[in-house]
Amino acid sequence: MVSPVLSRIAVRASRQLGRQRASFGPRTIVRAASSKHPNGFVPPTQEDLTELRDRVQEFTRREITEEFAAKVDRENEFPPEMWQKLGEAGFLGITVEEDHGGLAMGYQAHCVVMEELSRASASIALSYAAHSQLCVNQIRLHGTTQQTEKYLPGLVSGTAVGALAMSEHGAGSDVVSMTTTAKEVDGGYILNGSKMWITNGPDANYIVVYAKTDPKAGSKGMTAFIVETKDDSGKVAKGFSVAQKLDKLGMRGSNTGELVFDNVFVPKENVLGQLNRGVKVLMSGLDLERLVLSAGPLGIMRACMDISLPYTHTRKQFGTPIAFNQLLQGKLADMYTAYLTASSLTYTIAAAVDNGTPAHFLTPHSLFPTAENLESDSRDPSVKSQDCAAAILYAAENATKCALDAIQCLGGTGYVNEVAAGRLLRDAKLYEIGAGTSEIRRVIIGRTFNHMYAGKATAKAQ
Ligand SMILES: CC(C)(COP(=O)(O)OP(=O)(O)OC[C@H]1O[C@@H](n2cnc3c(N)ncnc32)[C@H](O)[C@@H]1OP(=O)(O)O)[C@@H](O)C(=O)NCCC(=O)NCCSC(=O)C1=CCCCC1
Repeated sequence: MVSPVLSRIAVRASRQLGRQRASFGPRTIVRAASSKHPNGFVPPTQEDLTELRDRVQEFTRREITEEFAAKVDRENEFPPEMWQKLGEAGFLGITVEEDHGGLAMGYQAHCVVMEELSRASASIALSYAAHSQLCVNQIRLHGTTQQTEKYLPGLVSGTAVGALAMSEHGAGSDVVSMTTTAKEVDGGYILNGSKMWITNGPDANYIVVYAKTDPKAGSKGMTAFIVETKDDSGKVAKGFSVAQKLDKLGMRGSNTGELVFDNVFVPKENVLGQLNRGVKVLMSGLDLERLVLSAGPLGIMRACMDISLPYTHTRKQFGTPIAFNQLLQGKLADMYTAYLTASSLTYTIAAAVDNGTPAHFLTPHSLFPTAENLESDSRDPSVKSQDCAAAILYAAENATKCALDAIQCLGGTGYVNEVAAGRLLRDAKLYEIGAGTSEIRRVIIGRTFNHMYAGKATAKAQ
């Protein structure tokens, strides 16, 4: 019997083929009322998720072999043909409503795809996340019907590439201090400024860009825009340029760039969310981004075990496999324990988001449930900033540790670039920096306690 997930993916794939044959002709798109909310998914069963995982593994065995992952890292280039392959497999629209060509499976499924892609190639997974979470989900959650109809089908099919631009040279952790401006003119806005460290920036057709529409108003003067930076024929928007493609330590198969906006016109219908309320789009987006990205280090931890377990069980020293040495057993056991702990945290939080209910045993508010604490917890109850920050904090730091241990388990072999261990270490390190540094993640968690016990004003003063 064909399972529900496989049949949904098959239907999705055949729809996509149909759409390609019809050259993406006009279609009637109806949005479900609940689809504006992250919790509007029908939560998948464990069976659905297992089958999806099998499906992604089949894909990575075919399309992202170890040789391929090593090649994209060596060549410092995302393989452009991968977008359409990911789209055809149904992975680019994993959270997107079926009416827009997606699978509407939610955040647990999104994490499964992210983890398995990352296990095969952390670079390809990072670009996947920047596209499908940072761009697609921001448009899905905050876009008007006109915007979702216009942008989601191409992004879901992989014919268009998405990115998100918030960071600047001078505004990394202190993102609200950004200086890119959007000045209102007849029919729209003129964007000026530059954005730094933008994943997929050099390739993107559509970028969600944050800019100051009222620079004196601080966080209350920011707006999100959908900027069309490149059209279908590859023609770049007037005033937009990629100043440089960055030569990174790791994640080299994912293109990252510095982007310049020099009097770029954006029509007023491309404001994403409310004017001057972009900070909410940005901050709430960061929460879900941290959740989905926490599955990246999970995949890296799996990849560390994928190379360490067989090696230590075949490599013999002193007449026995080195895995029988208790000091190495300790490393392998620590990797396994870190992976189990991190994945339990990530998937528990993702399930809470899918179900629309807070993961009660996790949050400080429920660990210390005074009446004031519960009352102060007024944002979307299923998406807790501190929990998303905790998930990626724990997963990221442990992925780096696992990669170091993997190199140690492989010894001299682990230290040469022919095997993946060094790449895994370089890739893992990104997750302690991107999407908020480990330090910022601890600040977010710490502020929650300050907020609970000392009030919001004191918490912000720290
Ligand atoms: C946590 C943080 C340091 C906080 O800052 P402040 O103190 O300036 O912000 P504060 O005063 O706390 O708040 C401002 C407004 O925002 C609302 N709000 C906050 N959280 C939320 C929320 N969770 N949901 C909705 N609204 C929220 C808050 O109420 C306030 O509104 P108001 O002005 O009062 O109207 C924040 O800035 C942060 O996080 N930085 C890291 C950025 C960072 O992570 N980049 C990473 C970019 S790089 C990247 O993403 C990738 C890298 C590589 C791979 C791909 C991705």
